[in-house]
Amino acid sequence: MDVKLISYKQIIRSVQGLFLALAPPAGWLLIRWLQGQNVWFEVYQNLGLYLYMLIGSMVVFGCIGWYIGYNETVVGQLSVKDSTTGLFNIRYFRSRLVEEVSTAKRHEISFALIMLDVDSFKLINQQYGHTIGDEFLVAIAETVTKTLRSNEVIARVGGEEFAIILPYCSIEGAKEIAERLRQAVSLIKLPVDEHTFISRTISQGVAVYNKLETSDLLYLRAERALLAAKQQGQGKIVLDEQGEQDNMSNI
Ligand SMILES: Nc1nc2c(ncn2[C@@H]2O[C@H](COP(=O)(O)OP(=O)(O)OP(=O)(O)O)[C@@H](O)[C@H]2O)c(=O)[nH]1
Repeated sequence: MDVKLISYKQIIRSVQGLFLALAPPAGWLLIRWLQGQNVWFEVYQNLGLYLYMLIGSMVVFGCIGWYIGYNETVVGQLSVKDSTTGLFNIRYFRSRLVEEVSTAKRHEISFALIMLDVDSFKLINQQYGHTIGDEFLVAIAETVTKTLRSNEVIARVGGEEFAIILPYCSIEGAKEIAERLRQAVSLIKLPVDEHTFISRTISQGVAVYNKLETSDLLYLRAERALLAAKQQGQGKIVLDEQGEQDNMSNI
């Protein structure tokens, strides 16, 4: 899983470190002042020493702040990300879906949910092993991420199952995006050796947020649509529009 090279936590902790760096020279000057010394004269006379103390402290405390910020970022990302694909995990996705539902209710807007499942994925593990299976999952995650916009939320919610939130999206928009995903994933050719490449189709269930429903109900509708798609064969897209199902692959 990639960790962001620079995060706002690293910057905040480094700035805190820099402020902390003022403490050693300031503390020393306080002692000198309490001893009855003229601190301005003291600084003037020992400018080199004070600059050395200040810059040294800034470097040390700044680096410590940067390191603490980095660790906080890693821990933060581990709690919301899937370690294999780097996508969001199901725990984060569930809470994000609740947020999206409340935003949609408040502003009376719509959004779509796509559940996506890789067809016959088990065979990849059985024929080539789990490492290649993992590599294929990563390839799917990368392709889906590239195909979607940055405001669209992608998560791995099961072994070979992914979920996507499409903000401000109508049923027609979701239909187009599902079709785009289907085509993009079908182009993946993961090399196993010189002559062997792995390709798979995906099945998708699509549901659009229905006024007043809960996130659980929306998730359930999208999952049911996915199940219907699986039952119809491979590479199918099934739409659940307020309970009404529509097989887009036949359009
Ligand atoms: N490589 C790898 N395999 C996983 C991971 N998590 C789950 N799996 C495997 O994914 C497979 C899922 O199998 P199924 O649910 O039968 O799915 P499928 O073979 O795609 O069958 P259909 O969905 O019916 O097309 C199982 O063999 C799991 O062991 C993982 O993180 N890495």
